[in-house]
This record gives sequence, C-alpha cells and structure tokens, in this order.
Amino acid sequence: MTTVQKIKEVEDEMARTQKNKATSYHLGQLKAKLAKLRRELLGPTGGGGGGGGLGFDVARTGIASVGFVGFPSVGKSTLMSKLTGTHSETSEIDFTTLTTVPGTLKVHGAPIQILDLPGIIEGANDGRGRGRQVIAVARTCNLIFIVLDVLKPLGDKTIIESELEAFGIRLNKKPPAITVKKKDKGGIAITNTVPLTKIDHDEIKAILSEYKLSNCDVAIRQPNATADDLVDVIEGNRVYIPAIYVLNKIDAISIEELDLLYKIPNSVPISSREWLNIDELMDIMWRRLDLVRVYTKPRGAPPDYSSPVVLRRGKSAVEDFCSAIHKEIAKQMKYAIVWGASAKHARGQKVGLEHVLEDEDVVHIAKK
Ligand SMILES: Nc1nc2c(ncn2[C@@H]2O[C@H](COP(=O)(O)OP(=O)(O)OP(=O)(O)O)[C@@H](O)[C@H]2O)c(=O)[nH]1
Ligand SMILES: [K+]
Ligand SMILES: [Mg+2]
Repeated sequence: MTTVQKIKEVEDEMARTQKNKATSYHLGQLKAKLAKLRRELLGPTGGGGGGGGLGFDVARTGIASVGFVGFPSVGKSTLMSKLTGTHSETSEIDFTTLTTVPGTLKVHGAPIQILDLPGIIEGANDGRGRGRQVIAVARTCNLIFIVLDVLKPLGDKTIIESELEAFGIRLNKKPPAITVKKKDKGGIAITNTVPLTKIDHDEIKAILSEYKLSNCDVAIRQPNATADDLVDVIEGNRVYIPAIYVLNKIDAISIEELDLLYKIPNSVPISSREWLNIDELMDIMWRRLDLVRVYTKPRGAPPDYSSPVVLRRGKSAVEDFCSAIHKEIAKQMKYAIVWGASAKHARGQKVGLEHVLEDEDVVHIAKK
C-alpha cells in the first residue's frame, strides 16, 4: 500500500468513528498515525512525487514575502502583474503560470517580495501537478494571499486550507500553548491551567503512546486545546503564517452577493481586472505583515522620514536596527536614544542594544 492509500484509510476510519468517551483513545491514535504518514509523504524521499524543485528556486529579496495561492484562473497573475509592474502571463486557460514569478512592491518604504505561484488543485500535497512545490514555497512566505474566485469561494477555500494544513502550514493561528517535556522515568504527568473541553486524558495518552513517549510532562495552557494541537507540538515542524482571503472578480457579482461574502473572516473583496478595493487590500496586507519601521536621526538634525529601516517583529531590537545599516555599527555604539512608542518618555530614552523597537520609532546612535 502506498502512503497516500494509507492516509486515505486512516482518514476513512476517522470519519467512521464517532467521538465519545469510549473511542477517544482510538481517535487519538488515528490522529497521531495520520500526522506521521503525512510527514513521511512530505519528506525528501516521500512517495508523492511531484518532481524536483526546478523553476521554484527564486532569489529571495525584500524584507518580507507574500505568496499567492489559489485554484487555476482565479486571477493571481493579473493581480501580481498590476501590483508590481512585473509581467506574469495571464489567460483564461487554467495552469497558465508554471513556475514562481517574483515581483517587488514598495509599501511605506518597505520592499515586499510578491510571489505569483502556479494554480493548485485538490490533492496538491500528495503530488498531483506541481502542488507540492507550490505549497513548499508558500511555507517560506511571511504572508499568504489565498486568492478565490467570488463565483465559487467557499468550496475552494476549504480545499486550499486543507492542502496547506496537510503540509504543516497553520493559517492565522498562534503556536498552541502546550509543552511536552521528555523525562527519563516517572511515567506521564498531565497538567492543565485551563479546562480541557476538546481533548481528554485518554486521547492524550493514546497520542503519546503512538509517539512512544512513555515518560513526559504535558502542560496545557491553551484554551480549548485539541488533539491536533498536541500532535502539532509533538511533530514540531509546523509553520504559523498569517493569511488573507482575497475574493477576486467582484466586478462579476451584484452588491447583494458581495454583502454575503464580507462575512468570511480575514477576507478582502477586490477586482484585479477593474482595480477595485485594492487600497483596502494593501492596508490589510501592511497590517498583517506587522513590520517595524525605524527612522534614523543624525546628531543635531531632524529624523530622516523618507527612508525607514524596516525590521520584522521579533527581530526589532536596537542591535537588529544596527546590523540592518552596517555590520560594524553595533560594535561602535555607546548607547542609543529612542523616541516613539517603545520609549518610556517623550523626551527620548537612552537604551542599549537589547532594547526592542516599535513601528515608527526614531533612533539616534551615539558612537563610542
Ligand atoms: N471578471 C474578472 N476577470 C478577471 C479578474 N482578474 C482576472 N480575471 C480573468 O481571469 C482569467 C485568469 O486570470 P489569471 O491572472 O491568468 O489567473 P491565475 O490565477 O494566475 O491562473 P493560473 O496561472 O492559470 O493559475 C483571465 O482571463 C483574467 O483576465 C477580475 O478581477 N475580474
Ligand atoms: K489562467
Ligand atoms: Mg497565473
């Protein structure tokens, strides 16, 4: 039996099994089995095929990247070409784009790389077409645009989400607040600071046993933690990426139909052909990228607001700011003065290399 067939078998058995007290151990086992099979499938020697990385290795530029994922002919290339001015072939024929086409877009002084990708279809992650390569590129992006055709958005949305999920991508989600600490002896100890509503001790034990974890401390601080959350923590190779649902081709529907579509969370209706509502899309893109702009203030001169140093959240300490300018600057720095949201007072605050900067802060570096 191939890995794909084994996955199908486990999925079928899960669908047949009703969740209740008596079945939770069994369901826990099945969920862990499924995660292991998927890992096998997606590994370097995975049975899924899909070809090598040909044409998918693009030079990564810019401070952050946005990948366009969607079914064929939803308008990904039309949007990417118009946004970046880089030509990417468009047509009414499916699978027009056959490789990753990169373009650059400057937003609030920050160069953002836009990656137009080939269309994917159901079964992409088990090797159909170039789906696996597309999803592998999406895994490395800082933000994903899931582009949907407004004439058939909901079915497509579910399929794309599950293809990305199966590849270990978690959309619009934070890593679960669960820790699993291995020990040499002592068996299994489960503690929870929140009530367990979606998982019970039997299911937790089944999952641990499937991963041969017979001595460990499990601590659950995640409200409504699920078996899948626990499996994600144990597997450990998940990526958590923000996603925006871009509902394209609104020029083809009525205002009444549009009102219904707005109810999809994290969605933005647009028309890439008629260039409608692109401003809103850009605003939301900027917010979800969550970048930190820092303005440099030379001694005795006003700050330079024209070209910010752009940093990523989580890598926005004064030290990161220094290395973004020149690798020697951190060594030469005596202290920095910071004005803005991260500073304690409006007059400016004297800080060191470890101080974390906020968006639109102004920084002066005093040298030794
Ligand atoms: N009505 C309408 N048609 C659009 C819009 N955007 C794109 N299209 C049309 O949809 C078709 C597909 O557009 P593409 O940009 O090639 O779509 P794609 O998603 O890149 O397609 P693949 O590369 O094949 O996956 C073309 O005929 C476009 O002109 C839109 O906003 N409204
Ligand atoms: K197309
Ligand atoms: Mg295309």
